[in-house]
Amino acid sequence: MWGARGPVAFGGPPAVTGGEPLPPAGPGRAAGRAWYGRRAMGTSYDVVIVGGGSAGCVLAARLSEDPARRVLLVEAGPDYGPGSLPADLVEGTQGPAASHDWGLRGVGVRGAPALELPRGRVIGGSSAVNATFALRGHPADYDGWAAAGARGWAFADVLPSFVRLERDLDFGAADHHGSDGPLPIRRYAGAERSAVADAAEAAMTSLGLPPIADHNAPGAVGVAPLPVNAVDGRRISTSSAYLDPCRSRANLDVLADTLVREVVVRRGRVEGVRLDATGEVVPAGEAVVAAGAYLSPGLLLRSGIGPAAEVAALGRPVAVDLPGVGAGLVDHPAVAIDFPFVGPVGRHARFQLVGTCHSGSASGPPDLQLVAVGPYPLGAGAHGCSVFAALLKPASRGRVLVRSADAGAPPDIDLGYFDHGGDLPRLIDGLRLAEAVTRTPAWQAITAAPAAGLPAGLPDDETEIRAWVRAHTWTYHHPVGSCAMGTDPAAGAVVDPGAHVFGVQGLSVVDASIMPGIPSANTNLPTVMVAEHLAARWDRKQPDGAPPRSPA
Ligand SMILES: Cc1cc2nc3c(=O)[nH]c(=O)nc-3n(C[C@H](O)[C@H](O)[C@H](O)COP(=O)(O)OP(=O)(O)OC[C@H]3O[C@@H](n4cnc5c(N)ncnc54)[C@H](O)[C@@H]3O)c2cc1C
Repeated sequence: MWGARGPVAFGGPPAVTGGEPLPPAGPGRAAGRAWYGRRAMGTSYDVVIVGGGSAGCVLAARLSEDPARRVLLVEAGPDYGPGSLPADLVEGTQGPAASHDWGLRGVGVRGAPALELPRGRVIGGSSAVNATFALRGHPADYDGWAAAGARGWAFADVLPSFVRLERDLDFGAADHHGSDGPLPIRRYAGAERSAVADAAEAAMTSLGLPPIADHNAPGAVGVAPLPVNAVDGRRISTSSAYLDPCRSRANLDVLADTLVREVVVRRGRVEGVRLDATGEVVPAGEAVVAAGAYLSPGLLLRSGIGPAAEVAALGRPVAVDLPGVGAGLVDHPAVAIDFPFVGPVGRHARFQLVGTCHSGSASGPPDLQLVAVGPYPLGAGAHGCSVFAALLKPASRGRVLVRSADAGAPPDIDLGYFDHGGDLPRLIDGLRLAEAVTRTPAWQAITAAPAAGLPAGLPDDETEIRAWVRAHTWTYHHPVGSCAMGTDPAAGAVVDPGAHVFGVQGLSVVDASIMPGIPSANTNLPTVMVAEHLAARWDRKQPDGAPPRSPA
């Protein structure tokens, strides 16, 4: 039941409920669309944002609120515009969509088969294809960023940005929530609840995880309905939430189906970005790289920014020697237990209930997440359900290596799972807890005994369990940290706390790659927060770096 994308529960084909069928692939695909290529040749911009994903769309919307600032958003994938999204990008209840993917692969556990590492290649980026979990993480995650030197990123600093980004349809009236932000967030309740969510809640609380009302209340640890950014069955990407409402702005252009090769840097200052297909340079006062944790390092390296030896190996002149580019990659590893489902099927969202807790003697942010999944179709009328465990605070670090100057070549990705000796035992703690969930009467009432595999019993032998977990660990799709924020470039920092790349004027990185530590949560909401926080910080013109230029 496990595939390279993760268990069938997480990567399985989504049920399609709305939107248009996927149009044929190819660069002509979007040619008739209103949003395609809206840009006059030779136009120069105050800010060019490279990558229209979770962060890029937020930044494009916020920075173009100043009508005097000319903003261009460049995205490698298509931009369908509002109202004409392919059906699988619309459907937001059955897990990730697989249609608009970069096709990246990489090493998770050394010695285990390579993993597929999905990333959205479409406007909205990975927020347009993801599973819509909308979790903030724990205050100590962000206090840890500030303590490590990221001034202005403690929880008290970022809470207003979490509040500003959301329209929480359940808890919007609470002080720590927002009620009028762009991104709607809700939880499944009443008749929407699946038998899997009910059983998992009973099971997890019977094992001692405390019931809580709201995972996004500061410091909450326990079992509660999952907050999601899906409404009326539709996935709400940052493209729909942020970009669509401001597409008519005269000072905002969106250039889709366009791969950026590099940022052009001369004498330590940004001059523009070079488009890969034509070699054309779009002149810009400021460039923001927002290509995500796997692809932002390559953009910097091809621009001459990174470890000097790696830049030189690409045949590029070194603009800045920054050893941290590509290093510091970190992701949440996960393992799942899958069962045949025999409860009432109905038509329910696949992910509805999450529990968080601490492994062993851990304290601070929860380091384990348990997720109930299902029911999901297995074919021939059969259904399945799962419980998976994810390690939320791994100590292991991987890296992104770029071996080709060709912008179309994928990077080498090594997630470094379990390189730190403490990580594997903690994920095994999570697996044991997941197995305990599956042994409760509540869970057994909706499942049949599996024919084979782990659910028939965790091996007693520790060596066998370790081998099993190493062989079956998959990515929970949350890479961060490959262009980390900090204060000391020699110690691996790539951007300062204002997201400005050390040593280059006019260049910033704003996406999941700049997180200096991985949050104890799924990373979409934290990434949206990062972009919101920086847009506000730049516009307040704080001292740690110039804000994007506005001629006003
Ligand atoms: C399958 C899947 C499921 C997930 N599920 C969840 C979930 O349920 N909840 C959650 O919180 N998180 C989830 N995540 C993670 C979350 O979506 C990401 O952390 C977040 O989207 C990262 O945002 P980003 O802006 O850093 O990168 P992205 O959103 O990936 O954006 C990068 C953008 O840059 C573009 N780009 C890259 N290179 C270039 C170039 N050279 N030129 C032009 N454009 C370029 C890409 O096409 C993309 O649009 C999931 C991710 C995946 C892939």
